[in-house]
Amino acid sequence: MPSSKVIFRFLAEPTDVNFGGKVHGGAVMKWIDQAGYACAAGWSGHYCVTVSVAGVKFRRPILVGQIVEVEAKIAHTGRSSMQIFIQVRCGDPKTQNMVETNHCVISFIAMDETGYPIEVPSFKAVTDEDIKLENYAIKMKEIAIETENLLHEV
Ligand SMILES: CC(=O)SCCNC(=O)CCNC(=O)[C@H](O)C(C)(C)COP(=O)(O)OP(=O)(O)OC[C@H]1O[C@@H](n2cnc3c(N)ncnc32)[C@H](O)[C@@H]1OP(=O)(O)O
Repeated sequence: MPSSKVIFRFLAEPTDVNFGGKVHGGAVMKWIDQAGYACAAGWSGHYCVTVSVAGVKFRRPILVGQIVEVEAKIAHTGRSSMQIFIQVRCGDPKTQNMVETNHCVISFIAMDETGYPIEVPSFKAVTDEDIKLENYAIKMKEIAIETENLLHEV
């Protein structure tokens, strides 16, 4: 059974900072994409590409020198897509008290050697928490596709 979860832990560095002295939103998005990719590639056993990111909110700033934890877990799988629930947390390394700064659902598609979507192992939600997350991930995928279609209808 492939692993359904990946956790990155590292310190926010001075090179991650924006003009206001806090970590760039773009840096956070990069970490979300990297952790999501590691989770998707590990689950599917294939190269994967990002197709959408849904529901990102920057709840709190991350400061230089804080520990950053990016947890990526498979929440739902379709035929070739994987919806991955990401939680970003940060905290003072001296106390290790972590608070959530972001969460979102990032969707990846597994690709075969010729660059076409390929089937992925199916994820079975077992616990109540997994089922809740799966329902949330399905909704976020639907919203990502529906809003895209809305733009094309204009
Ligand atoms: C790791 C990285 O950062 S990669 C760099 C950034 N990403 C990229 O460059 C990807 C560029 N995009 C693409 O190449 C294409 O859009 C693809 C291959 C991802 C998808 O192409 P599509 O023509 O939409 O593929 P297709 O219609 O076959 O759908 C494939 C899956 O994507 C899902 N999908 C399509 N749009 C979305 C969306 N907005 N959000 C979530 N899932 C979506 C479909 O539901 C389908 O899922 P399923 O197989 O589980 O049923």
